[in-house]
Parts: sequence; C-alpha cells; structure tokens
Amino acid sequence: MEANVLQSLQFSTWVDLEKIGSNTSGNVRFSRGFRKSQKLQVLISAQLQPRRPPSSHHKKVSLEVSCSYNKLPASVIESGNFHAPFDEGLIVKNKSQEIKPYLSGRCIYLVGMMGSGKTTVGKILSEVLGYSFRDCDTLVEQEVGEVSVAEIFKLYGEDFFRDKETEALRELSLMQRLVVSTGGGAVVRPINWKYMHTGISIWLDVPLEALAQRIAAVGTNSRPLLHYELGDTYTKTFMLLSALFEERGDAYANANVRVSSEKIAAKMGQRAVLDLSPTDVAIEALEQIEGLLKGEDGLCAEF
Ligand SMILES: Nc1ncnc2c1ncn2[C@@H]1O[C@H](COP(=O)(O)OP(=O)(O)O)[C@@H](O)[C@H]1O
Ligand SMILES: O=C(O)C1=C[C@@H](OP(=O)(O)O)[C@@H](O)[C@H](O)C1
Repeated sequence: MEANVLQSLQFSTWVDLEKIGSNTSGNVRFSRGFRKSQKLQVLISAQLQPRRPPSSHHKKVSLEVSCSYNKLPASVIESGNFHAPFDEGLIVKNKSQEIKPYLSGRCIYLVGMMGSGKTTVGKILSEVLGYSFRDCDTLVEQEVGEVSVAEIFKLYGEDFFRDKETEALRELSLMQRLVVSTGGGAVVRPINWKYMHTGISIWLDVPLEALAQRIAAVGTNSRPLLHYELGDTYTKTFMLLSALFEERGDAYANANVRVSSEKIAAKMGQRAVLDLSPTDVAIEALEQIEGLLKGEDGLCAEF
C-alpha cells in the first residue's frame, strides 16, 4: 500500500578537502586550483520514485551529488540510480507515529466478518502504536472459565455468549491505548456500538470469497456459526458467511472508517485481494484514521 511517504530528500554539508585529498578513491577529483585546506560545500539530493509495479518491494532511487565553491553554481560530480527495498514495515511504523498524537489514547476497535483479519491486522496496529492488544472472544472465554467460544455456544447458547460479549466491550470501553479485535457478530447489538464509539472503530471489509478461502484453510472448529455436516468446506463456509452477511451487513457500516480490501487492491494496481498483506491493510487503516482525525480542515477532529 503506497502510503504518503518521503518522495525526495535534499541536504548540504561541508567536506574537508584535506581529508578527501588523501583518499580520492571515489569519483571526486579536485583541480590543482583548490588549496587542500579549503572546505567544500556538497549538495546531496535523492528522488524516491513511486513503487512500480505496485506489487514490487523495491523503489527506484535517483541520487545526485553536486558541489559548489565560493558560491559558484553547483556542478554535478556524481549521480546514479539504484533500487532500495520498499519496506512496508517502515511505512506502517512511520504512519503510526504520525497519527498517534491525534489518537489521544483512544482505543481502536476492529469490526468485520469472521476471517476479515481483525486479529491479524489488530496485532500489527497494536505493535506499531505501542498499544496493548485485546481479543474480545478471548476475554469472554476467560470470563466463562477457560471454555472455548464453540463450547460456550454449545453449553449455554448464543444469547449467553452475546451477553458476555457486551460485558467485555463495556469493560474495554473504560480503558485506553488498546487495539481490540471484536467478534464478527459484535456489530449486531446497538449497545455494543455505544461502547465501541468511545474509541475509533474500523470495519475490515473483505469479499466473502476471500473470507471463505481463509477460513477453509484453517478450518471452522473455532467458529460455531460455521459448523455444518460434512461437505465441501469452502462452499459450505461461503454459503453460511453469505447468509450471516445478509442479516448483519448493514451494521458494519456504523464503523467510523471502512477499510475495503477491494479498494486497496485497486489502488495497488489491481492486485488480487488475497495477495494483500496484513501490513498493506494496516497501512490503509492508519491512513483512514488519519483522514478521520485530521478532518477536512487538517485540524485534529474532536468526535
Ligand atoms: N491480509 C491477509 N492476508 C492473508 N491472510 C490473512 C490476512 N488477514 C488475515 N489472514 C488470515 O486469515 C485467517 C483469519 O484471520 P483473523 O485475523 O483470525 O481474522 P478475524 O480475527 O477477523 O476472524 C488467519 O489464518 C489469518 O492468518
Ligand atoms: O460472526 C460471529 O457471530 C462470530 C464471530 C467469532 O469471532 P471472529 O470474527 O473472530 O471469528 C466469534 O465471536 C463467534 O464465533 C461469533
């Protein structure tokens, strides 16, 4: 995901000819006119070209070194192009530090269907922001007594689970500096939105086909709403996810920001959604939060 990163760099510095004169191993040579005791002002400029093709992990960098003497026009003494590794880890870290002051410690709540990446992307966001990570489902399991979500559904039913989920969100809403991965169904109860709106909510919007592929790859044992009798895992999962989304899809739109995997893929030059890395999604989420908090007038929005 091409974040708004540094595209050019320029700085000047002084070099001591005496030091360079003794080891002109580079391409810099000085005419006899220079007295060795002179200092020379050198200008370094680097242009970072946009990442092309988007899927590549290298950026082309053109570098130019020029020098001027006694305020005479600078003349280029060295230039070249090279490819620098495009480090999405650096991008997401830089972006997180840019927006952290605007967050003012507010929690980030990730909402989305099962398999949308709430846990995976949430852990990346918590890491780069220096926030703690909380998984709402895990808190419910701990509260009930180290019983799995699937067992809770089986032993006590979904309503019991939803009550525990709401209690967990109420407790989380009293805290700060958390990234919270919510359960896929947390959006259904309005009271849950009252708690999540104490922070910033992000909807990870991923196509159902991708969700079904991801979940089919890991199995549905931990997701009781996707349990079914024998059959083709992908197709059954896709059918059940489609029915769930039909019921609750509109509720996700209550989130403060929507991170669409399809839009990220399009921005990156029509990459397939399944090719997007969790970090690509995390960068987009941070950019969306930045847009929300800075608002149209570029100031920090209070909301
Ligand atoms: N952007 C991504 N690219 C590839 N795989 C992903 C991505 N996001 C999540 N996954 C994988 O999909 C599965 C579900 O992700 P998870 O974070 O557990 O989703 P959720 O918490 O929303 O249910 C995991 O196996 C995870 O590794
Ligand atoms: O969509 C849902 O209703 C659910 C999603 C699950 O969380 P994940 O989204 O982490 O799978 C978990 O809360 C429970 O199985 C119910």
